[in-house]
Amino acid sequence: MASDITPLIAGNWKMNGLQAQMNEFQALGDKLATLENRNALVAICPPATLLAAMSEKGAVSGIATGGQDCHASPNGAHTGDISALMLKDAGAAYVIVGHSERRADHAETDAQVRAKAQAGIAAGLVPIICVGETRAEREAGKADAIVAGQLEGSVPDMASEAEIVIAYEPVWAIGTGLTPTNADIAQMHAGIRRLLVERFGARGQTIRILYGGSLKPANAKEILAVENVNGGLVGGASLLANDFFAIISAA
Ligand SMILES: O=C(CO)COP(=O)(O)O
Repeated sequence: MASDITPLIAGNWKMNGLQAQMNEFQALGDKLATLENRNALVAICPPATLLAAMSEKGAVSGIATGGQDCHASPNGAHTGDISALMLKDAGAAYVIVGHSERRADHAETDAQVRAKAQAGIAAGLVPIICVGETRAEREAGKADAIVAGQLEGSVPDMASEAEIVIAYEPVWAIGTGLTPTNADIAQMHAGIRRLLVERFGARGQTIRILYGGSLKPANAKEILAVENVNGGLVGGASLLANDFFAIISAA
């Protein structure tokens, strides 16, 4: 890892995981217990149905948990939604906000993502704020501008006092087996770092910037070594204890 920021390896289980999947979580905990030097913080964001059970077990094995989304309000008449306070109450430490799948499936705007991040902070959670361009945007040479706009709109001002995490996830790399070149990742993460420092001063140097999108055991070592990559947000590979463990070990 090219900086003194302790990396964070976070798994996003998305809409995957019945009770039986807790066996895989247990297996991950068992494997982590055998690791002599754990260089990374580890978290998993399971579906909400598994959050309380996972938080309880995770406390034993040093695996933090997080939600995958939250409502901007602490409670109220919002059928089917979950608040940041509820996630915190169930044992979560993190909440993913603004994932590209939510921006696409639920038409979430930067302003909504910002409000959710703010709600997460207010509830005592660390928001993992996701940004990233589509393939068409990259091909049109707009990747930097898109990501800068998402950052500007999605990161709340109160982030200057609270811990936040940024996740750069190019949409075209998610679940496709494709990844940007290391040079492209380095360039984007440097640009994000620059914007964070412009906005938050020295604190911007300490904010973790995760890379996400087809992060696997085979590419983890080189991607996690890229300058300004302070960990990863892992989808598919986080569902398998062996693969996720290999990524954690590479950090
Ligand atoms: O969307 C992601 C994590 O939030 C990345 O998913 P994959 O690792 O499956 O590409």
